Amino acid sequence: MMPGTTVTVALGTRSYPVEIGGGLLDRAGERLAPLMRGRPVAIVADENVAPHLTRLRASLGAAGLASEALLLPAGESAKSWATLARVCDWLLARGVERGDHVVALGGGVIGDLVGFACAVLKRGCGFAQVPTTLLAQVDSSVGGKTGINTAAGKNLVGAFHQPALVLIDPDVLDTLPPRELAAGYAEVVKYGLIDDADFFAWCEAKGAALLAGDAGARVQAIAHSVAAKARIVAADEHETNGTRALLNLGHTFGHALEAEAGFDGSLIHGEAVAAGIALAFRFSAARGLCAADDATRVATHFRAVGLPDGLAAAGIRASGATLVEHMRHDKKMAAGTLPFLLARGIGRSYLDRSVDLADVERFLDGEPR
Ligand SMILES: NC(=O)c1ccc[n+]([C@@H]2O[C@H](COP(=O)([O-])OP(=O)(O)OC[C@H]3O[C@@H](n4cnc5c(N)ncnc54)[C@H](O)[C@@H]3O)[C@@H](O)[C@H]2O)c1
Ligand SMILES: O=C(O)C(=O)C[C@@H](O)[C@H](O)[C@H](O)COP(=O)(O)O
Ligand SMILES: [Zn+2]
Repeated sequence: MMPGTTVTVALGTRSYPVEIGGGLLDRAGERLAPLMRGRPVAIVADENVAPHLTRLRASLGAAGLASEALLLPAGESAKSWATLARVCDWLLARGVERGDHVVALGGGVIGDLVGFACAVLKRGCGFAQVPTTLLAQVDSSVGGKTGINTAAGKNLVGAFHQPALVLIDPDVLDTLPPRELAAGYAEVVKYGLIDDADFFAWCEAKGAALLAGDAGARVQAIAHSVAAKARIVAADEHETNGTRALLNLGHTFGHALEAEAGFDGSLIHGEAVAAGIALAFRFSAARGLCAADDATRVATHFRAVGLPDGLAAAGIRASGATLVEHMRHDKKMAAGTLPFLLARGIGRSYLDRSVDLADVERFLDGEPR
């Protein structure tokens, strides 16, 4: 068992700990018990995490807590109105109270979906996150963005609703398919590219080892990423002062690619983010904001770890106009202007409010398919 680390997300009365430690899943019962008031615990998970669910329930049982679980089909398509209704109905049928804490066990899909259900059930009940993908451990379980996708695009219906506790057991990543591990790694690299050039250099040095199963590198990446996200969320919980928007680096391009691919598993979120970040850097270079070498360095690293570095590698053949049409649904859109996360260099990302979508369209049309 590895010694643990705790990062606090500092949000005044809604502050909460993010505990990180090998073997934590088997001690989850004792960590969760203080939230549960002795009531049976409702767990929502997806079918691929069934073995981890068994361990979680055993640990709750050892802490004297009964539990019930709802197992959902895996995949992005579960972030839908239909599955939201299913989760809400299941929790209501078992008598969820505002003071309860529902446990979300799974990747970002389960965390976003269950978090949103908890934001709206009885106008808000509690929840805890037990993330089981690298992406969820380094990003989605922390910070309280919850929601679902709609026919119009990604995450267009949702709420800010913070969990009361996040329990991260890096060992559960041993069962994660390599493709999912790599996708989550894209969000790790993001923190380096936002404002931490040294961390990007660390990724260049250690990323391949991390993806090959180096447990030390994995824990380092998780702890560093969680600390970075906690800092940003504490500075701008509701994405109003430009700080939290930095976490959207690569996402305006990336969400357009995901929407175009159709949420069918052919292009998963982290892959779309990697391609989106590479595009954001190339667009920045084309505008003379950063050196072409910086954009090349970013694309080279993504390619080296098997992540897409643009439209062709992401399998997107759509025109610039089609992709820009997806972008018009972006939640950052303000009075007809879409701010973009661009880069003045590695670790020097910023929110640029001067981008004309016609330029984005021309740039995308010039990208190889
Ligand atoms: N709220 C946020 O701040 C935030 C941040 C980043 C991403 N997201 C959202 O997160 C979602 C993507 O999350 P994700 O990449 O975790 O995808 P996911 O939840 O679909 O999980 C990926 C796959 O891994 C499987 N899985 C999960 N844990 C496993 C394990 N330990 N072993 C084996 N299989 C396992 C799942 O069943 C699924 O098939 C997207 O919807 C994205 O928009 C939200
Ligand atoms: O926590 C945030 O803030 C993020 O932007 C993290 C992103 O990685 C994540 O994909 C988020 O869901 C994107 O949010 P959206 O509001 O742009 O849909
Ligand atoms: Zn993301």
